[in-house]
Amino acid sequence: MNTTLIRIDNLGFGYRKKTPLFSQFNLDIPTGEIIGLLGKNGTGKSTLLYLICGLLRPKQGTITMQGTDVKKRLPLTLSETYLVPEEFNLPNVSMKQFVKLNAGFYPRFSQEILSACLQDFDLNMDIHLGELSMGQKKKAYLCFALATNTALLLMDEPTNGLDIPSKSQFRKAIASGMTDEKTVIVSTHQVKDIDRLLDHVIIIEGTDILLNQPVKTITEKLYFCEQGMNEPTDGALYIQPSVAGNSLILPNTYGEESPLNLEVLFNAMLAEHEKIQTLFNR
Ligand SMILES: Nc1ncnc2c1ncn2[C@@H]1O[C@H](COP(=O)(O)OP(=O)(O)OP(=O)(O)O)[C@@H](O)[C@H]1O
Repeated sequence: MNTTLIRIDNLGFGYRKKTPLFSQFNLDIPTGEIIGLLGKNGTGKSTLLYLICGLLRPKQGTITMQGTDVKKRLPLTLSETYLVPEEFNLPNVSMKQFVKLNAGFYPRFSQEILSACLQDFDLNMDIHLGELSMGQKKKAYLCFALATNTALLLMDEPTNGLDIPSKSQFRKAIASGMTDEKTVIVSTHQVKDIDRLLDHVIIIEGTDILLNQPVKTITEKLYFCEQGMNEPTDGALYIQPSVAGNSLILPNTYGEESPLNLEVLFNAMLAEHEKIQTLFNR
């Protein structure tokens, strides 16, 4: 049974008083899972990540990490949290210098993980961070983030800017670094890059949580399949036209396992939230 790493309790937050982004928002984030955080543009995914790591402060409510209020930004939580933002600048130094300056903040920093990850991405410790392409910068930053070995790793659109081979290297690096003590939250629109990686899916829409379920429960309750143009779609909970015909979500009546199709699930939860939610409540 997973324990809760992050507890968001009655969160209220908005950049402007008149337009609250989160209001009475509650969410428990379990330990030991790779979690996909999905939502339409502007729903507040990045904001939620910044609130979770204490870079933004709630107007109401609390966010705690194993009981400690993250907005206090105590060493206890800061040394166990690492954020990879969507956009960032790296200092004009070598990777070696960057590690020398920053690794000390993270008690379980692993030089082995860093070296292995850099090698997988065709980089090394001698690279100069100021002289890298955007995609290479992202890879170098992801390698450092994984090497921090923090209990919580937050990633905002981590695969943006990565080339095709690097996307699978990224999945491999995340999966191989996972332990029961680590939690990774990935906010992304690049659902195809991560759907085989996830243990848990959270979909937010405004202040509502449309879905907050382990992938195991999702695939126990829902059956994802592809149908040809003229094949029947009777009983489908959701139908999305695809190149070959239709992508379907059906109730998983026969208990058969099917691979999660995150794109179709996301669209289904936006269009047919209540219909699908009732299946999870049974
Ligand atoms: N610094 C800021 N000042 C004022 N408003 C902001 C600021 N940052 C974000 N917002 C607004 O808050 C809302 C949520 O933004 P946020 O970046 O958290 O959404 P998101 O779900 O991550 O979006 P996307 O999928 O487009 O990256 C948006 O309407 C955005 O315009």
